[in-house]
Amino acid sequence: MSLWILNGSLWNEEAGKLETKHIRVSEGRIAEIVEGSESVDTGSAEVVDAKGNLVSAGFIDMHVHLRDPGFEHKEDIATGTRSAAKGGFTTIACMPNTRPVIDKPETVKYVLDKTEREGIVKVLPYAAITKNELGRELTDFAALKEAGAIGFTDDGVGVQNAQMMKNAMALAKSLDMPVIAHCEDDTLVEGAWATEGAFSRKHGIKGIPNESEAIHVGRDVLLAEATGVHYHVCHVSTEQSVRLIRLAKSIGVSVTAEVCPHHLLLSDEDIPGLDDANWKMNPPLRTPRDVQAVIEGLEDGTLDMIVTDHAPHSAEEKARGVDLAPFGIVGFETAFPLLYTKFVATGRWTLGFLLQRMTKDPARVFRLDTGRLEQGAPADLTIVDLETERAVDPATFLSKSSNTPFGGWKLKGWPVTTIVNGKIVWAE
Ligand SMILES: NC(=O)N[C@@H](CC(=O)O)C(=O)O
Ligand SMILES: [Zn+2]
Ligand SMILES: [Zn+2]
Repeated sequence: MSLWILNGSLWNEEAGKLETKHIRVSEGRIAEIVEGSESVDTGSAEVVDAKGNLVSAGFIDMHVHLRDPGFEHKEDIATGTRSAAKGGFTTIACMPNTRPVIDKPETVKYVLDKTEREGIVKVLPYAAITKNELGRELTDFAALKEAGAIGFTDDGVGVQNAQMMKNAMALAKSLDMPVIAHCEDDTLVEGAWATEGAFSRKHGIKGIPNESEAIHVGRDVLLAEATGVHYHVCHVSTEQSVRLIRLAKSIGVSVTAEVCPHHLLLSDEDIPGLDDANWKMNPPLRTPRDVQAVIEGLEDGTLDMIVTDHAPHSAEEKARGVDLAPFGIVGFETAFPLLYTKFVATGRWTLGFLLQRMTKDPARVFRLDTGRLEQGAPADLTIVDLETERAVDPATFLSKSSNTPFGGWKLKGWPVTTIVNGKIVWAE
């Protein structure tokens, strides 16, 4: 069964512009890419007319929460992968802070089997570093790798004990697996939810200092240097972390890092007040100075990729008030339009730069066989309308949850068709 995608606009990196092309997909892979000026005989193939819209390699999101098993009132594999597909993502890597925690081979298999049955995009599971993410005892890394886990992380909490982290890194290194770290020193946080900054001072609330994140980054790059493991830093939000990662990279430590759209676009000074928990996420929105630092870190390659940290929570949970509501915001269905509108349409980034940080770079860092638009690559593709402006309407999300601070934002760059292994999995 083959498929033609006609009249797509493809980014040409050398030329620095979009060019019209037709793409033929066969047996789940890109069979050929031909010039838009050529007339093609589509024969009996299925045809999608891209009508001049952008055709990109499918987006890759290496940090998401699917909440399955155990928190299916927030999200599950069926709805999470649909939400991802609607956002143009074709590969996502899910975090193990589920219930049970993904800390046993059976739970890794549960995620993979359920994805096979009910998922519509590729799902790569991470497994926990410590049993139940409690920080006390390492999981069975070899068995978890064997079951299909792609890396180890206790995302949701930091690994507090340095020796535990060092042991985890040494073991991961021996298995050629990465360690992915949520960097947070609990002793510096103690119940706060907003960053230490103008917002916390104005409201007289305790703030989360930048060092709570950067102390773990600093500790861990030293441990990564000592063990030689591939160490990846989650959701970088502070100037200090960017500085430490830049230094570690400059001396050849095997460190990579990610940043989220909300940390690139919002600061604590944008938080409207104390009564909307959709502005509460971990790490918190930092100061404008940190926002500038993470933007520059992404631009100079210190931060390798963009991830959403899609963290769905129910409306009821988010209505508990800022102190009691859980941390996190959904991300799949707004990520590309936000970044396209605010960084590409404004002229700060080229389209190629944004696409690279959402496709090629995560594929390079995690050695994935996808994320490139070329002959022979898996036909994981996203078609995006770059022209139509529309306001973010959380009521239309395919996610079970709609916890976002971006409701009402007028954006361009909405995905219209998502293709995985040559099959259309979502179309507007
Ligand atoms: N980012 C968040 O605010 N929340 C995440 C946990 C995490 O990513 O640390 C969640 O699981 O809800
Ligand atoms: Zn985290
Ligand atoms: Zn997370």
